[in-house]
Amino acid sequence: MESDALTERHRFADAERAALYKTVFNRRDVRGQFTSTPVADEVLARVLYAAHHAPSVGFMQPWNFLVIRSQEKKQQVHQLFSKANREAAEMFEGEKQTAYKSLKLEGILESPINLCITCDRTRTGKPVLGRTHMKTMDLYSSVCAVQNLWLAARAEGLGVGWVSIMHEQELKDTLNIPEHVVPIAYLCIGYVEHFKDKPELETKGWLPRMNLSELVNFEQWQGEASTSEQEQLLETLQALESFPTNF
Ligand SMILES: Cc1cc2c(cc1C)N(C[C@H](O)[C@H](O)[C@H](O)COP(=O)(O)O)c1[nH]c(=O)[nH]c(=O)c1N2
Repeated sequence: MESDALTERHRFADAERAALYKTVFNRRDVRGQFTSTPVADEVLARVLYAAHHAPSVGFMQPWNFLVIRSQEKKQQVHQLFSKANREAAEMFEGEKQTAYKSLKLEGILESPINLCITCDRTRTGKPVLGRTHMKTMDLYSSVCAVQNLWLAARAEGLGVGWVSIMHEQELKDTLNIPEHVVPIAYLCIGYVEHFKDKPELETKGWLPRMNLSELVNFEQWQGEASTSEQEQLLETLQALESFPTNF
């Protein structure tokens, strides 16, 4: 087959590709703009189904999805957050601490749905294809499920916020999660007043977005471009970063 034909053959139609990139670039971590509008089961089912189709090492599918709607349970988790957040603030100093304290870092009580995505480290027994040597691959698989859900939720108009400021064991105790299961992500989910254009940590000056072209190396860690082919990729990346609408 002609190589030109191959590059086109499996590509999505332009509008479909645009929708995918739109989802990627418009996904945000939401903490503050949740509304109490209920999420229909059909919508929640779709985003969970998208999560369940994430890649997983050895097709292990190590995830479970704990759907939390009770205000009482949310209150308990919120208390874990509040305690850990006070501890966290003390880890920063001076202006950084002031900035930290001004950030809203969760939407546990305001979001209609809280969701804990877990990783069962014993699922499918031993050995697991692809996890024979790198044992953390099951954890990363559950993270893939989180990202699938996050993107699907954005396409559905749902905001998602990840809350990780709590002691893992306290969260496990609160949700009755057994020893061999790891809570990977505690997510706040719901419809939102608006989505922000950029990460809040960027607009509030916590950290800037890095230049992708400075993060791409060749042949080895921090290997620099030495051929014109490598230079060309860096220039292409820089051009894309200057005009990110070229999708
Ligand atoms: C593993 C992990 C854990 C957390 C987060 C993310 C991830 C990937 N983020 C959200 C994070 O701050 C956010 O993704 C970045 O600031 C980039 O913003 P957007 O997600 O692009 O809007 C996050 N945000 C927050 O307000 N409280 C939190 O505890 C966490 N924890």
